[in-house]
Amino acid sequence: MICLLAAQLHQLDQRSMMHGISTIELMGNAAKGIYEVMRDKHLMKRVMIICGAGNNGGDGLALAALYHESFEQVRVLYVAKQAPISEAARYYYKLCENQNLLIHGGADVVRHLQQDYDVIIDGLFGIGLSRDVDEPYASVIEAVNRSPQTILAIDLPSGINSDDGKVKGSAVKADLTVTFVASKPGHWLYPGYLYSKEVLVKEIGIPRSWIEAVCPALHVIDEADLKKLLPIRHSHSHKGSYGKLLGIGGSQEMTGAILMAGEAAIRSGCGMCTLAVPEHMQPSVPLYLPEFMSIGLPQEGMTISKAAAQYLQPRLAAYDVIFCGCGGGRSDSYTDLVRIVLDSKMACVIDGDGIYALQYLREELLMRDQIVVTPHVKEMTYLIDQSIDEIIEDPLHAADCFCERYPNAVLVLKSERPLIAYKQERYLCAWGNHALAKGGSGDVLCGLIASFIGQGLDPFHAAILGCGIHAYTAHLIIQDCNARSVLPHEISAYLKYSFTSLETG
Ligand SMILES: NC(=O)C1=CN([C@@H]2O[C@H](COP(=O)(O)OP(=O)(O)OC[C@H]3O[C@@H](n4cnc5c(N)ncnc54)[C@H](O)[C@@H]3O)[C@@H](O)[C@H]2O)[C@H](O)CC1
Ligand SMILES: [K+]
Repeated sequence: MICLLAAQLHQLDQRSMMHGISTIELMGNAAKGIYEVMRDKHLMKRVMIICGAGNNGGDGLALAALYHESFEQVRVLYVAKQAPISEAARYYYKLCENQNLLIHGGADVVRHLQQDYDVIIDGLFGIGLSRDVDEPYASVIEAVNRSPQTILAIDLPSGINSDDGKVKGSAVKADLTVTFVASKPGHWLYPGYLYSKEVLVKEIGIPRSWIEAVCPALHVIDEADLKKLLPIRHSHSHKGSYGKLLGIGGSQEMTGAILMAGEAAIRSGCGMCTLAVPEHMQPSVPLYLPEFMSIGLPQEGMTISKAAAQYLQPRLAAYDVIFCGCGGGRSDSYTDLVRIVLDSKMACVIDGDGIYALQYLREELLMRDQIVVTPHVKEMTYLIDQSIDEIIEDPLHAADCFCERYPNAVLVLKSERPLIAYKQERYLCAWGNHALAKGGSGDVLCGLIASFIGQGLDPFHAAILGCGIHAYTAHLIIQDCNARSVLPHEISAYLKYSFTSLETG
């Protein structure tokens, strides 16, 4: 699903006008779209529509006029100092005025919200919100949020910034948002996504070909994307057809990470998976899964030694994809292992401790393509010169910085909504839930991405599919068991159900 910026939508509006599609028509179609949703959701009840002076309010006024044709029980609470700004909104304002539907909000505006209504429709601000919300709007928003009625937001919950999801002072908490043309980044980014439980997109008469010609600011991964990307399995195939993977990781303190990554790789369809681990760990590898092959890396005491990189380097060429990080530990010897992986030019996924090592290998990373790097926010600070707070505040900007700096690398910025970035393209995964908020989930993700590269996807699409399947599986698994109790390796075990759901659904 694509997301467009406010400026891109305004350009589409302009183009429509130049081709004789008037704003009055678009607004009327927007109203019809909301009306259809209300009918489908059984919300044709006593309705209060709150309208501001912009075109978002205009959509609300058009809805009131339309609704009034069939139902008596609609009122417009018009909260603005002046009459509507645009000619189109003024047109619908007049219709409502003629039908006596308008209540003008003065100092006692909030009082009107305490009347008996079943549904409140929020048409205060949409994509035109340009500054923090102040009075009287802030009080109206607070009163709406206190009210027990169903709240439907037109285009965006008022107070949410369309392009980045930030709350501008205060914002409506909607049960449902009906948006037009395409969804907006603000529907999906934090904290904007917390302000609407459901988002539905309606067409309003702008030709599809024009919309498809716009380069989206963001894609939200949907089921159709996953179905399209799932590697095809042929009956005339063998283990070599689906990728030979090498995972490099594990340490005395973190034995499980590389095993969980490897399990995710095998259970998502890779052909063969070998794990290179410190010698002392090697016996435990086939005990975890007999399908694994293993390499014991030279060690000194209980950690890998300086000789490990030299030992492994000539063996790398036997594989198609390498994944590293996953409990590898933080040592010069492990940095050397990551260095030989970067130097090999082979397709790779770098996670966890591998990313820690990348802070000493930024120059090598600059030169690389065929690489996916999967930092969480703290690890992202090893790769770009931004603080944790700056990255959390504006993850899209952080992704832009990464892509400018490492122009051929794929980024997976991990959070409850992972962001996948490569060159100009940005994808967000919105299925995840707190079942994934557990040590080990990242290792499973790393194994999935490596597996999909092994099965023939390019690193960018493997990252999209890996993040998508990971979160989609977490979304399915909590329908069977409580999210608190889900273990990361159980996500791998559940893949058989999520793949079937995608293949047959
Ligand atoms: N192509 C489409 O998607 C269409 C969408 N439509 C709807 O139009 C709005 C956008 O309308 P616009 O007039 O540009 O902006 P808004 O109504 O969101 O608000 C602008 C209005 O409010 C003032 N303002 C901005 N911030 C504040 C603030 N913090 N406090 C007070 N006032 C503020 C600003 O100065 C303007 O006066 C879109 O969301 C859809 O709902 C159209 O129907 C047509 C096509
Ligand atoms: K709104």
